[in-house]
Amino acid sequence: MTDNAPPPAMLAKAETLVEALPYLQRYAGATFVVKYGGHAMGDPELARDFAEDVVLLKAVGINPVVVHGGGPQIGSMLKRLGVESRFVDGLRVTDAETAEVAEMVLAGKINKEIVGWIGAAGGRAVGISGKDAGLVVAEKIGGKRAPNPDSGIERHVDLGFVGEPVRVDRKIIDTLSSAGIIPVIAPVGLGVDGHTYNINADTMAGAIAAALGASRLFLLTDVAGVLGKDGALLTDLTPADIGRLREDGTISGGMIPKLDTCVTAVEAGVDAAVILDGRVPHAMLLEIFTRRGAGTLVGRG
Ligand SMILES: Nc1ncnc2c1ncn2[C@@H]1O[C@H](COP(=O)(O)OP(=O)(O)O)[C@@H](O)[C@H]1O
Ligand SMILES: CC(=O)N[C@@H](CCC(=O)OP(=O)(O)O)C(=O)O
Repeated sequence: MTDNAPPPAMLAKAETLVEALPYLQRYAGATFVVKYGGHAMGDPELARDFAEDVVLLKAVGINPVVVHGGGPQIGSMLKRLGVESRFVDGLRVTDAETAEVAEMVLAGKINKEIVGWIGAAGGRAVGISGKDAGLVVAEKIGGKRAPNPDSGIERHVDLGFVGEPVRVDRKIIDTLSSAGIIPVIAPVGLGVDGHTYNINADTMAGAIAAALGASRLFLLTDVAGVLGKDGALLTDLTPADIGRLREDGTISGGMIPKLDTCVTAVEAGVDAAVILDGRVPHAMLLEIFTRRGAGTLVGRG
């Protein structure tokens, strides 16, 4: 080493950038859909890190598209209004009042909060919901069988205004992305029947990733990834593995729509879907630009 060699800590920073080079080259021009879950949103410092990551992706020529959740935040607003939340297989039973509150919290409060964080990190974002410019047409999903909370007797439950995307018109996303703007999307859609539908945010992100032919779908949540029965992280899964985990009860609750989304997305052509720990600072950058993978990667198998 010569006398004017940089100190080791500086050198390590340069090495990190060099390590990122092949990934920067590989992903230039690619689209990454990032689902930011309600549970991952609690901490303001982590929210700032998340916004910085998204802005950095845009700055290096990747097109990030953010789809956000807000389940816990809808739950607390409903609680303030004296309405109890009920979930069946990770989906909120949504009557007309709940649908109204969900849209207020998702498209009003959380959507604009994320747009603000991205702005503060030096990026430009526009917040929309699936209702804007015909982005997402939703259809009511069929009911499910679930035990009655009081009697425990299993019966058919109508989920109300819970929809699934049946058509995605990508034009508004393309328009924003090509103008240097990061789209931030709330999981609400307009039904062909004119009703507003509450859509699980993972399902929404998967449908958008599929319509965009995204290279990656990242689902940021509040666990390290998919955990096995022994609590160990499952780093790589195929659609067939996921079928087995569902059958033997290893996965439950919100992890069910999350993994269903991963399977649908990779089967529709998305290269890989990754469940990432949103509690880890800069989890997304570490996953994308370093050799250390994180979380659970779902590939085509
Ligand atoms: N096998 C599993 N591994 C990890 N998490 C699981 C598993 N089965 C169920 N879960 C639950 O799924 C949750 C993640 O889904 P969800 O609460 O909907 O997150 P988000 O709000 O981020 O979308 C975890 O917090 C955990 O409680
Ligand atoms: C139908 C349905 O369950 N919709 C979700 C939408 C928000 C969401 O999915 O938020 P997270 O990603 O933070 O869980 C809900 O009402 O909670």
